[in-house]
Amino acid sequence: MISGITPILIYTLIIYPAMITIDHLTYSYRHGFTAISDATASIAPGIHLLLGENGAGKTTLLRLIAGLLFPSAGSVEADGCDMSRRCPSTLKKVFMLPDSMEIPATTIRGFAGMHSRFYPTFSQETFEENLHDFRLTGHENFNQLSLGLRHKSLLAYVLALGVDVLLLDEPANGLDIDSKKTLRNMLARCTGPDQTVIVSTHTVSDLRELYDGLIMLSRGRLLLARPTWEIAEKISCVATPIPPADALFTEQGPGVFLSVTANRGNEDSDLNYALLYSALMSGARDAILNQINSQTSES
Ligand SMILES: Nc1ncnc2c1ncn2[C@@H]1O[C@H](COP(=O)(O)OP(=O)(O)OP(=O)(O)O)[C@@H](O)[C@H]1O
Repeated sequence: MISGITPILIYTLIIYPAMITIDHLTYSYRHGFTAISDATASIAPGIHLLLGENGAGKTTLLRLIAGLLFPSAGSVEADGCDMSRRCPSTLKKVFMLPDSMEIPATTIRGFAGMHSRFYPTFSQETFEENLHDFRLTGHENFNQLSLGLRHKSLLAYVLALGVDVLLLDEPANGLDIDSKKTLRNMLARCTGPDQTVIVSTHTVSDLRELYDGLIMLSRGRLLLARPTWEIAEKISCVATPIPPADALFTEQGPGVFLSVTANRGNEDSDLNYALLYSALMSGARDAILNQINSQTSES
């Protein structure tokens, strides 16, 4: 957690124990640049949106969670195991799909045949269904596919792995409009209640309806890692003809003002991730984080 632990959050963590625990995590590249600085968070099962500006440290964080980088300080645990120990029993439960990936095989089926042996939860049936939904046979020569088709082949495979922790770096990159809809349905179908998926993206609209949590990084600092319901309980994203007097942040949209306000009436409101991102990147950041981290009066 970024701030104090609220009773609601304790309740949440008891009902849904954290799959990923990040404790004072710091990572510096060899030349000394610190890409992740003292990050602490608990991430429960569900689909989480990871946001941050270019160079914020999103890929570095995903690689640390996957055990592909070793922390300079602090730790990352997945399912209770320290990822830097690279225990085979934990590694088979975690997979990171980078934004571009080469495969040591001519077809995605050939790759799946070799690679899935390390992932006992892989489902051939789900893989077939995913290939079908993307209108792929899986017999296409991978290196002769377009960028989008290569990406769809990989997504069809990794979403069939059934791993506890799936880390997706820009999964909708290069996908056409219909394929993005297919990906959204596939992700919903392939993600069980005990799985944790983190989606790093700059395009927040593609999978908007799916997110259970929001993680926000800026300049290597973890600003926020919370379930979306908890954020929506504290703030509202509203569109009005004139900005509300108590708006914490406002930007002008086409014909309306888009604002972030405190959710004083405990009203249900959908989070506008693009608006929230702009708000957290503005001078209103502290006011919005204070509001999100504030205790509810009855808690
Ligand atoms: N191998 C590396 N060696 C040195 N510095 C690196 C290396 N990889 C990344 N960095 C630096 O670490 C910082 C975080 O990079 P990272 O790739 O994690 O950011 P990101 O949030 O994923 O960015 P983007 O949205 O542009 O993909 C950047 O300043 C980047 O230049």
